[in-house]
Amino acid sequence: MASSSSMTALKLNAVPISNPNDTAKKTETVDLGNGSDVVFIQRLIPSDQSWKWFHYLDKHIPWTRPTIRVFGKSFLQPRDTCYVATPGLTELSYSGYQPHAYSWDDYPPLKDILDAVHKALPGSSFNSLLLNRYKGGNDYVGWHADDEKLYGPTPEIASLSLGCDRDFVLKKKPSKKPRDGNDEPASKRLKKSSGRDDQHTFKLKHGSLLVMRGYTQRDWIHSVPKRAKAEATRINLTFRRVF
Ligand SMILES: O=C(O)CCC(=O)C(=O)O
Ligand SMILES: [Fe+2]
Repeated sequence: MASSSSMTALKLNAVPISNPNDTAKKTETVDLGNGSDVVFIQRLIPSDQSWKWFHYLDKHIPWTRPTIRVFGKSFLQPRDTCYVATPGLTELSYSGYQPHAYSWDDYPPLKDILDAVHKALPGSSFNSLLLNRYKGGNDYVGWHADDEKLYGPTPEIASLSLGCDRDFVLKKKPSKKPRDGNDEPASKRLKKSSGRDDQHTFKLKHGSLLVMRGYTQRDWIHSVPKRAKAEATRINLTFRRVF
């Protein structure tokens, strides 16, 4: 008798326990070619959890709108920002601005968010986070690549979106002009570099995760353009690893 009940227990243990929260999230991978790709998980974080994090971050993060320098001119950055990093890392500096690095312990829910992102991306280990807050459709991020040296040549950058949907556009960098011996007119080169595969748009919804990998920062630029119809606030968290 004892052996048959232990047999039953064994059988039961062998059946995988299905938990609706563990069902594989729908993941889309877009191969950008030449060793670059984007992974997009439309619904990583359930809506109610995403709203809890949104409201916490909106209220508690010490948002600032710094003055930055682009092409020698000073601008007010067109969105709010905050930087969080593990102590002792190389300091981040972009567009003539060096943000103060807050600690993960200053805002404990950030550690839960980081855990959720790590869980979704096995093998990842992020140690810094740039947060953005877009207070409406006039806030934006212009074309750029996150190609700062401190991220290494093939950074994995994971971007979690909370709140209002916004478009995220990736565009291939124009291929370098050959120095000489090229008599192809500029108009023709332009046409070639604006093909269908040279631009991708992702609708970044509440709770979605978009990951740029490989040589995406070397070969592509990205932006979140202004949108007249986007009235509500969007919060974005971009996780990165500083080497
Ligand atoms: O808000 C986003 O989705 C992108 C932000 C971004 O590109 C950045 O912070 O470098
Ligand atoms: Fe970026």
